[in-house]
Amino acid sequence: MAQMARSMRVPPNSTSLSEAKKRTLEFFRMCCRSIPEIMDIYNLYDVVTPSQLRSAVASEVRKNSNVTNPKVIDMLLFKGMEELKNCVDHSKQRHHLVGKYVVGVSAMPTSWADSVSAADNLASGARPKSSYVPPHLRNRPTSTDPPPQASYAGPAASSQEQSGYGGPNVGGNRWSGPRNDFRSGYSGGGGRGGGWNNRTGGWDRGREREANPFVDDDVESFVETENSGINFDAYEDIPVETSGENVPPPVNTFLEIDLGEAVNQNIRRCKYVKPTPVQRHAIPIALAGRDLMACAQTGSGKTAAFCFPIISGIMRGQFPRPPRPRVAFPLALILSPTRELSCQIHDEAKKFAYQTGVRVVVAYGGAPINQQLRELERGVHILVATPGRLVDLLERARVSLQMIRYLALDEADRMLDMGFEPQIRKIVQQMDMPPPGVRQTMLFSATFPREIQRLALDFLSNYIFLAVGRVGSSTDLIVQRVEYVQETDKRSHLMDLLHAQRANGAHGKVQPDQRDAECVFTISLVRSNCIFLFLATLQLNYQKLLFEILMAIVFNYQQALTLVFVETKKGADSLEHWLCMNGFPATAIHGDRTQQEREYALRSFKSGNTPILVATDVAARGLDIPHVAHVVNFDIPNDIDDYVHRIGRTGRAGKSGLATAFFNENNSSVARALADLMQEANQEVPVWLSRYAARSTHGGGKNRRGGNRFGGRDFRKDSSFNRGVTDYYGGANMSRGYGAPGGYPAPYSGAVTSAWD
Ligand SMILES: Nc1ncnc2c1ncn2[C@@H]1O[C@H](COP(=O)(O)OP(=O)(O)OP(=O)(O)O)[C@@H](O)[C@H]1O
Repeated sequence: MAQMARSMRVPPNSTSLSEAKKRTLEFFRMCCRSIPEIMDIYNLYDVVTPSQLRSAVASEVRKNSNVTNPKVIDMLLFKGMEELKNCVDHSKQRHHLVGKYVVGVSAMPTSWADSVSAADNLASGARPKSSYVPPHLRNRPTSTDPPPQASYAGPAASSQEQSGYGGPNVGGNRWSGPRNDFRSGYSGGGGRGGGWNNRTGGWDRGREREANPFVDDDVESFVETENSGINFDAYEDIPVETSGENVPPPVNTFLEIDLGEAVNQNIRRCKYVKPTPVQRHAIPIALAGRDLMACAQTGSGKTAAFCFPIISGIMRGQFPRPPRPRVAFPLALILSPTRELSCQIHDEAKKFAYQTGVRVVVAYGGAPINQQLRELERGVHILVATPGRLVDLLERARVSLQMIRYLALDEADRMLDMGFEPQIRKIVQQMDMPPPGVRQTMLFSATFPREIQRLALDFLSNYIFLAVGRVGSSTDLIVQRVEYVQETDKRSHLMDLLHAQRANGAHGKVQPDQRDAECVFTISLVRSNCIFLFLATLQLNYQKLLFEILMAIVFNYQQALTLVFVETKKGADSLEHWLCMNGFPATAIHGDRTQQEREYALRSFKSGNTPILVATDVAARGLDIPHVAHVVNFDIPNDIDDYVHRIGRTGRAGKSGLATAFFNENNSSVARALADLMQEANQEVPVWLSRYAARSTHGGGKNRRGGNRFGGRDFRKDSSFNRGVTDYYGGANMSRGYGAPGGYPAPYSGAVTSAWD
């Protein structure tokens, strides 16, 4: 290629515009041909996100599409070749990189704009610019963003808070007001008292040292100004149902909610422009101090819906100092069923809490406990945990729940399901956690079977039930297909699907990884330089046409991921092996793999290195993996709610997705529920499936939901509930829980009257 570049090069003075055009075109073609090869050779496919490429290209187009000077063009041709060469050399040495992007950027060759000015400078005898500033960092202050001043309101800043602790039904923050016992210690940040539960120094010191969780996202932004991934139109006409006493009204914008400036700043950093429907309703409810059972479709932003109010509440609240050293006394506990989901929530919560002084720590099984203990010792306000590891920490007396003010259960129906229920009861009822009514409890999931709602009564006080959207998914966004496939044909059928996907171009495209961001970024710039160079020499009409082609090329780098769900761990291993043997890069995740293996598999999948992930239900809930375009239910689950969560790994945040299920005789028990669900979601139900459904005596797994209604329905509205009200709130429940340490009075008398609106 270098030879080719040299052969293309002629002395600047003799370069005519038409020659430049010709050579530019040639160079452009060459780049387009060789870049995929280079990326293959150096395995760069795990680098930047598609939006980075798109944005870089788009911003360069905007800035530099009118260069016509042949001298400059010639100079750029040469520079372009150098860049490509450098970039390849650079990728060879990428293990030397210390800071994934910044180092790369400073070591990186120039962009189009810099090349132009360098060329101009050279022509005028000036020294070339020494360092490159990427487009998204131009016109910014040299240091990172100045930390926003957290708007700690101090004691009882808002009217809600002034209402103080009023127990259930009062509304407002329950513990931040006039209660003396919560006033003495934590002074709400601002560097006043050395920080609650933090032996290493004050809030501000902690904040200065806080790693910026948005660093990875920074390079992604380029010219994007909002989280454009979410398609709010998809949610416009979504049905919402609330029940319970005095439901606070929803909001339309984040500005209407007083979350504090530091949180607002993080919302902007996340590029959330407006709240999703579940956020519009749930955040005001939670900020009013009310218990909440929220059911909203997968991928609709439930994590932020419970994190924002918790962070904001902790920032504004007044809490006593932790009574004992070496024991962590979190103020909020967020429980989730899987390690990966806990890590994900932790990552999200850290973003939302950045520079607020609120410290978020995660504890989950399979990872060294000592490291987690050290983190806990440094202080924790919000503890995100899986139940097993938390029980371990509680039994070692390294964590106390006595100061818990907020309890959030993500995937709450799963948490209260048989598998987890004993552990959850132990954590919530048998240790030292304050009872419902003193703590604020929030349960979130996309599915809420009646039985589970009934169980949840033990954990809630005068709660509001919120249902957003149709049962379990963003419905129209996920195209659901069910195909009749015999057990023995499943593998070949899957292969047909994957081949078809490949042929359609859904696989084998770039899914970048930050480590090599600079390399691909360089490549994209080289490429875009040449293309824009070429564009610059053409008439406007052709420019437009070529720009479209360019966009198609860049879009072509978007990786589509396929998630294949199977029933058993053995099945996952064997399908992964078989796929790999047949030329499909696959990895697997299930409960028998070590945590390291699980994390590696997930990373490799997310990055697109292995665009197929074979998984058991361990990956069915909560995981937010961008670019999952297709979910295949190789084995259909017995429980329709599991199906809902599985397919919810695609079609997230307003994006569309595809879900294919392989159905056969073995799945007849779920036929009716599946057909009902598809019908509710306006999907085409195959005639043969309807026949199975009609024949079926089963209601669709253990969580039969009954037809034609959206959302989970508040079970308190069932007549059976009203008849049996004393069963739910009477002696049975009282005896279950709160004789625990602390001897809190049973809070249920208020709840009985409010159980049904
Ligand atoms: N207001 C918002 N604007 C734009 N994007 C958002 C907003 N709120 C959340 N998101 C994004 O939507 C995606 C899905 O959010 P989240 O993982 O919280 O969904 P979920 O409802 O918890 O899904 P699941 O039921 O599968 O657990 C995330 O990538 C998140 O960053």
